[in-house]
Parts: sequence; C-alpha cells; structure tokens
Amino acid sequence: MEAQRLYFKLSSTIPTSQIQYQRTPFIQILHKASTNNNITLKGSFLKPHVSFDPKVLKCTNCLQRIEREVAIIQLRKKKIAVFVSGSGSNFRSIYEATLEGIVHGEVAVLVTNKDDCGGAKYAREQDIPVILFPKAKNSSVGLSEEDLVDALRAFNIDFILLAGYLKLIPTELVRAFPRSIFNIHPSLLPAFGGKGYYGIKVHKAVIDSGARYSGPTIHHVDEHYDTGRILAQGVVPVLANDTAETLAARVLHEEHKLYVEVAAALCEERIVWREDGVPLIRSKEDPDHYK
Ligand SMILES: Nc1nc2c(c(=O)[nH]1)N[C@@H](CN(C=O)c1ccc(C(=O)N[C@@H](CCC(=O)O)C(=O)O)cc1)CN2
Ligand SMILES: NCC(=O)N[C@@H]1O[C@H](COP(=O)([O-])[O-])[C@@H](O)[C@H]1O
Repeated sequence: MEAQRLYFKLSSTIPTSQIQYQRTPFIQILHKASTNNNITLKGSFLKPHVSFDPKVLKCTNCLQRIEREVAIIQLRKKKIAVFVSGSGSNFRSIYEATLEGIVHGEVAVLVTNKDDCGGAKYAREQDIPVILFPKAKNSSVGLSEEDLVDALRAFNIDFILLAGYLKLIPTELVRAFPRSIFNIHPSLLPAFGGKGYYGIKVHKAVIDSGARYSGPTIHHVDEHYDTGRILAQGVVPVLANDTAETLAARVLHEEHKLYVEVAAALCEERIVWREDGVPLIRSKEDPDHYK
C-alpha cells in the first residue's frame, strides 16, 4: 500500500508519555523540542505506522488544526527584508519568531541608513546581510534606489517590514513591491503621524495632547509618511503620571507582539485586501473571521 505521507506539527499540549508510535525507519523527526515532559514534534510519518491513544487526542478540532499546520508547513517560507535606523528591538522580535517557527519566514536581509545602529550590529552577529540605504551624505557607500530594488529582487524578497526606519521609502521601491511593504508606527494613526513624528517625539505629543489611550499601528506603506491603509493596531492606556519614556516602553512592548502577529499572517498568506483597499488579517483559528 502506497502509504500517504502525513506531514504535521503537533503543539506541545500532548505529554510525551502519551504519544505512542511505532518506531519505523520511515519516521523522520524534522524538529523536536522537549520541555517539561511535553514535546513539540515536526515530523513526517507514514500514516499506517502512527497510532495515537484516542484518549489523548481530545481536541475537538484536532484534525482541522493539523490540516492548517500542514498547509503552513507546505507553504514556501517567505523572505523578509527588515528596515531599521535604531536599536532594532522590533527586528529582533521578528527574527527570533522566525527561528521559533512562529513566523513561517526568514529575515533574508537588513536595510539601514545607519551602519552602526544597534539593529545593524545585531544583524551582523546573526550573519544576516546588511545593506546601507540611502547613501550617507557626501559618501559613496550605500545603494542607489535602483540598486536597492535590484538587490531586494536578488534576495527574492516577499515582504519589506519597516521597524524604526526614519527615511522616506522612495516611490520606486513602493511601486516595485506593491502591497508588500508595511511599517510600524508608535501611535494610533492617523493621530500623531506624518513628517516629524518619530521616536520619542510621538509619545511626547500624545502626552501633551491629554490622550487617554495610545498604541502601535501597523500600516501599508505608500508614497507618503504614515498615510497607508491600516492593517493592525494595539491599544495601551496613557497614565496620568506617564512620561514620554514610560509610555514609549509600554507601546514598544505591544509593538513586539503586534508585529510578530502581522509577520506570521503575512507569511501564512492570511492578509486579505478589502475592495476599498483596506488590508485585513484572516484569523488562523477561524478562517471565516477577519480583523
Ligand atoms: N514612503 C514611506 N516611507 C516611510 C514611511 C511611510 O509610511 N511611507 N514610514 C516611515 C516611518 N515613520 C513613521 O512611522 C516616519 C519616519 C521618519 C519621519 C521623519 O519625519 N523623518 C525625518 C528625518 C529623520 C532623520 O533622518 O533622523 C524627515 O523626513 O525629516 C516620519 C515618519 C519610514 N518611511
Ligand atoms: N515613525 C516611525 C517610528 O517612530 N518608529 C518607532 O521607532 C521605534 C523603533 O524601535 P526599535 O528600533 O527598537 O524597533 C519603534 O517604537 C517604532 O514604532
């Protein structure tokens, strides 16, 4: 019988001791991590050889979950370019999520306008290629717009994620990667966005305004600063005794979670564009639910 190969990934909710399978030469564990006597398995099993204790798989929609996981594993891993100008904590969150398999993609290249910034240093430590764009003033080092597009094509980039990048993305790049460039901004756009609104300046403006809520916005990147359609937002309270620094830290924590969620959705092809041009995230758990 031509056995049907079943590829799947089991989440770590099933204690190791309760998974029984016959050891056969056909079982190839692609990835195994055991923590606290639980196990996360990515593996290819020959269906007839795998038998689970029916009492263990109590998950009512287990098959649907495995089918969704199988579908993700069978997708080609997406290639991501991240653009930074500063410490790169969002970049690190996304990169670490790719290593953990939370984001089904890889950070193929880092682009920065500041060769010595924290994000560039971290990228070099991880052997991620670093591109300087745009060229520094009065310097021949760095790429032109045309060369940058060519370089990103050469890396087979699927998505470009701006994460604290402080230069205007040129129209040539926006048009070369339609519906593929996204940015995270540390306020609830359209409030407190646009030219001059970046970094701690955003949080100072939020506090000065008396706003009671703030939070990160991830939006599509068009030719202008912060005017692209909104894809996702998070909300945090602005406290009466907040400083720009305390608010920045609270928003940044929310940014890290939100950008990983968006990167995962992008790499799983769960972004859907509404007729009016607004991008939506299709729920992983319920494909009929969008947000
Ligand atoms: N085409 C686009 N490019 C960029 C966008 C965008 O939405 N469309 N987002 C920015 C990120 N950003 C806000 O999220 C932002 C970054 C920088 C500025 C700004 O005023 N920059 C200063 C220069 C700052 C410096 O060089 O230190 C300026 O242009 O005068 C506003 C918003 C990334 N690119
Ligand atoms: N308008 C753009 C802007 O202000 N972006 C903000 O720069 C910070 C970069 O932090 P990171 O380098 O640690 O990711 C983030 O808070 C991001 O929202």
